Amino acid sequence: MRSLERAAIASGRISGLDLMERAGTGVVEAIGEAWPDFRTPADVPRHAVVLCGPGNNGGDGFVVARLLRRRGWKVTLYLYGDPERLPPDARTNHDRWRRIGTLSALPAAPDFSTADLVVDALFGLGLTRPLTGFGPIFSALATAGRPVLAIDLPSGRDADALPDSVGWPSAPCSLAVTFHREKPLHARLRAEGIGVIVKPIGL
Ligand SMILES: NC(=O)C1=CN([C@@H]2O[C@H](COP(=O)(O)OP(=O)(O)OC[C@H]3O[C@@H](n4cnc5c(N)ncnc54)[C@H](OP(=O)(O)O)[C@@H]3O)[C@@H](O)[C@H]2O)[C@@H](O)CC1
Ligand SMILES: [K+]
Repeated sequence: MRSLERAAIASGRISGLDLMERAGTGVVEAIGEAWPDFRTPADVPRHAVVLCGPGNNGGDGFVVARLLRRRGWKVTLYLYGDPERLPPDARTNHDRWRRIGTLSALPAAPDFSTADLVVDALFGLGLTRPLTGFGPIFSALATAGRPVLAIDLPSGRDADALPDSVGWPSAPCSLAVTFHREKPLHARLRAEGIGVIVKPIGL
């Protein structure tokens, strides 16, 4: 995916920012496909809790937050990491979000009880080692029992599904929305009963 992305950007055909916008748009489409009820207006605005991480997976999360807000959702956004250190495209989408919404630092035990949907945009393809310190957050998420949509893959899981990654701490997940093609992990997710939707992003 990284080399495809680099080649697409180098060709001048598409920018990284466009890829990120398409990824976020695909995620919002997938929400309507997986939960058709969410397509119909509700008396009370639906509530999404979006968890954004320090890389481009978090950048996709900022796009999803903005697009859901545009569709009338209430959005609570938590950021793990320093906004000043976000990579450029994620930073641009952070800034776009900040023009229309607020964010808070990811607390040790977020309240997910009022969420109609939780969006996990903490870590994706860029995870390089097991997560530490996320246990209480993942436990709170599992206990809340709310639907969890993972952008690209559940945070903490290894996209390559390497044998030594079995048992790494990871976020609970109802549906993973990945881009262009499935990665090796997605077959394992489906075998575990987790939904997988693949969205084209023009690569
Ligand atoms: N490629 C494509 O075509 C497209 C990709 N897109 C999206 O981008 C995503 C990939 O983005 P990405 O490469 O920025 O990586 P990502 O998963 O956000 O994490 C990187 C950050 O995590 C950190 N970090 C790592 N491990 C850690 C740990 N254990 N514990 C703590 N921190 C850890 C790491 O920091 P460091 O390792 O330097 O400490 C860095 O800050 C991809 O999944 C998809 O959603 C789409 O926008 C469309 C097109
Ligand atoms: K994720």
